[in-house]
Amino acid sequence: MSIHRRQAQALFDRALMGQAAREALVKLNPRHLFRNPVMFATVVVAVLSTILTLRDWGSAHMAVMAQISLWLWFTVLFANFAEAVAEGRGKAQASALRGARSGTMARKLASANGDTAQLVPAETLRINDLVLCEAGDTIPGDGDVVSGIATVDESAITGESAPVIRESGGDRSAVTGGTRVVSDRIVVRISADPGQSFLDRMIALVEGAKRQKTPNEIALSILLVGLSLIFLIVVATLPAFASWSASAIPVVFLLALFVTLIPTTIGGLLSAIGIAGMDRLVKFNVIAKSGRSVEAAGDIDVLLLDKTGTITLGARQAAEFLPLSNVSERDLAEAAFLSSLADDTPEGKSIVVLARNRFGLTEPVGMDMVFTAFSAHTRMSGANLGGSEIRKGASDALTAYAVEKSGRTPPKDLAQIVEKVAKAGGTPLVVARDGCLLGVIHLKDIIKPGIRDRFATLRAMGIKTVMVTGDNPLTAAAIAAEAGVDDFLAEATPEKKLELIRDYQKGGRLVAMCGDGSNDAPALAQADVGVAMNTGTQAAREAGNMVDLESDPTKLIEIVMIGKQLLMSRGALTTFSIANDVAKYFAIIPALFLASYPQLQALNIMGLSSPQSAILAAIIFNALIIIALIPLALKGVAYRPASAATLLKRNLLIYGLGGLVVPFVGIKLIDMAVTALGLA
Ligand SMILES: Nc1ncnc2c1ncn2[C@@H]1O[C@H](COP(=O)(O)OP(=O)(O)OP(=O)(O)O)[C@@H](O)[C@H]1O
Ligand SMILES: [K+]
Ligand SMILES: [Mg+2]
Repeated sequence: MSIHRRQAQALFDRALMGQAAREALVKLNPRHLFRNPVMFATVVVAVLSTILTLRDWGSAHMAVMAQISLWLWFTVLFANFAEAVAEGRGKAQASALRGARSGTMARKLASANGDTAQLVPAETLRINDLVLCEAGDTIPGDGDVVSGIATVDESAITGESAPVIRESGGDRSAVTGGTRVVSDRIVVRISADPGQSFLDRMIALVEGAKRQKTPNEIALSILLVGLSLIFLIVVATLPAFASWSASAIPVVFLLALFVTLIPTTIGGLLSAIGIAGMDRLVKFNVIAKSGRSVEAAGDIDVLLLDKTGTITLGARQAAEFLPLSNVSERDLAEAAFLSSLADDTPEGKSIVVLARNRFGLTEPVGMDMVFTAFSAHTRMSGANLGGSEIRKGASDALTAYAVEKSGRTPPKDLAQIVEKVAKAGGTPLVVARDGCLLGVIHLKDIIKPGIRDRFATLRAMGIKTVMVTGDNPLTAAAIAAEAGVDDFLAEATPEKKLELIRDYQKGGRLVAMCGDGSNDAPALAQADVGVAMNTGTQAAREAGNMVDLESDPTKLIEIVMIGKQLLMSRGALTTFSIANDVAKYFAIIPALFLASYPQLQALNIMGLSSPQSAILAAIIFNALIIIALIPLALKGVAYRPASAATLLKRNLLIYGLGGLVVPFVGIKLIDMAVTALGLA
C-alpha cells in the first residue's frame, strides 16, 4: 500500500520568513507572552535592563549595557520567530487542504425526493440542509449521503487521484466539502454550519490558532519554571559575594546572567516543536484534532482495528445464495430479496441486485410491508409482509432468533454452509422465514492490498494488533490470518469494542483504534488515539481525535513514528537546553568575578577577555542558539525503530554532551569577535 506524502516544503521559504518576522513582533503582546513563563521572565528582564541602561546613560558600562538590552529583546523575538515559522508552515499546509472550496454554489432541495433545487452559495448552507450533487459538482459542505450512490474525486483533500464510492446507508456515507462528484447523483444532508466543517476546525488547529498546551507540555513548563526559580536565587545571592570587594557588578550584568542560565532554549522552542509534530502528520494526510493525541501516539502499544472497511475494502457484496438441502435456491433468493428491499446498507443493496440478476425478481405491488432496519446491536434486518416475517442476519444472532421462534433445532447442513463461507473469509448471512431457516447468503469482501507487511512492521515496533468485528469467529479467524493481525475479537457489539479498550487501558496500556462505522464511534472516542477513516461516517469522524484522509489503517505506523519523533525531539532539546545552561554557568562565572576574586583565575580556563565581553558573549550565544536550533525543532530528531533504552543512551550522549560542550566553544568565539570589534 503506498502512503501518499504531500510535497515537501522548503524548510525556510522566503515569503514565509518575512511573514514570520512580522509575526514575531506581534507576539510581543504580553497576553501572548504570558503563556510562556520562561519567555515572560526574559521580557521582564529585557524591560528592566532597558530602563536601567537609560537611567545609567553615560556610565562606564553604558555601551555594553545597551547591547545586552538589545540582545535580551532579540532572545524573545527569536523565540517568537520560531513559533511563527512553525505556524506559518502549518498555514501553508492548511491552505493546501482548503482546496477550491470558496465560491462553490449549491443546489438546495426542499426535501430528499424533491426535484426542484434552488441555487444558493455554499456559505449559506446550515446543518440539516439537503443538497443535490451530480456529476461534475463540487460538494458544497461536509455531510452524509441520504440517498443515492456516486463516485467522488477526493484528490483536493487527499491528493489521491482514484475516485471513491460514497453511498447512503452503510459505513461509506460521509462526504467532505470541496470534493467533486465524478459520476451519478447523491443527496447530501449537510452536517456542519459554515466555518465549522471538520476541515475548518482542523485547519484552525494546524495553523496553531486553536492549539492548547498538552498535559506533557504543561508538566515540562512547570519544570522549566522551577529551574528558573533556582537560578533566580543563585543570581540574587551573587551580589552578596561580590560586594566583599570594591568592584560591584552592574545589575544589568546580573540580569543578563539570569537569562543565560534559565532554560530559554527549550522555553523558546517548545511550541514550535509541538506545532511541527501536527504538521508532519498533515504531510502524511492525517489530521490530528489535538497535540495530545500526537503525543499519545508515540507511546501506543495496542492497536484495535475494525474489520469491514478498515482491514477490508468494505464493499461487502452478495456473491451467491446457498440454500439448505430441502429449500430451492429461488425461495431463498426471494426471501433474501424481500427482506432487503428497504435495506439501505451496501450489503442489503447488493442482495437485491444479485436476486434480480439471478431470478429476475421484481418488487411486489399492492402488498403491505413493514421493514426492520439493520442495527449493530441485533445484527439482523428484515421485513414483515403478507402475514409472514422474514429476517436475515449474522449467523449466531439469526439462528438464535429462529430457534426461539420455531422451537426447532437448526438443521445440520446450516452449520456446514456457514462454516464453508466463513472459512473462506466471507460473511455468511442466514435467512429465515417465519422462524424456518432457508439458507445462507455469501457476502464477499477483499482485504486491502499490502496490509500484511505493514502489520509486521507494527509488530516490530512493539505494537499488538487486534481486529474487532461484528462478524462470526470463523470469518474473523480467516481474515485475521490473511491480514496477519496478532489477535481478534468476533461477534463484537459497540459495547464490547468499548469494553475491550477499557480493559486494555485498565492494564496500563495505551490504545489506538482505527474505525469507520457509526458503531465504532464510542470506541474511537474512548481510545487514546482514535483514527477515523475519512471514508467512514460523520459520527466516526467526529468521535476520533485523528482523521486519516486516505483511510489507510496501517497509517498508524507513520502516526506512531511521528509521535515518537515529537517526544524524542522535545526530550533531546530539553536535555540540550539544560546542559547548555549548566555549562554557561561555569563558562562565565569565573570571568565575571575575576575582578573581585583574582583567585578565580585558576578556573578561568576559557580565558575570556573581560567581565564585560564574557557576559555580552554569553547573552549573544544564548539568543543565537535559539535561531540555530529552529531547523531541528521543525524537522525533528530522526527516529529509527530501536529499544527505548538505546534511544535514550544515544540522545543523552549527543544532546547532553553536546549541550555541555557547545557553549564553551560558542562563547569563546563570540568573546573573541566582540573583543576584536571593540564592542566590549
Ligand atoms: N444489512 C444487514 N442485514 C443483516 N445483517 C447484517 C447486515 N449487515 C451486516 N450484517 C451482519 O451483522 C454483523 C455485524 O455487522 P457490523 O457492520 O455491525 O459489523 P462491525 O461491528 O462493524 O464489524 P465489521 O465492520 O468488521 O463487520 C455482520 O458481520 C453481518 O453478519
Ligand atoms: K538560557
Ligand atoms: Mg464496520
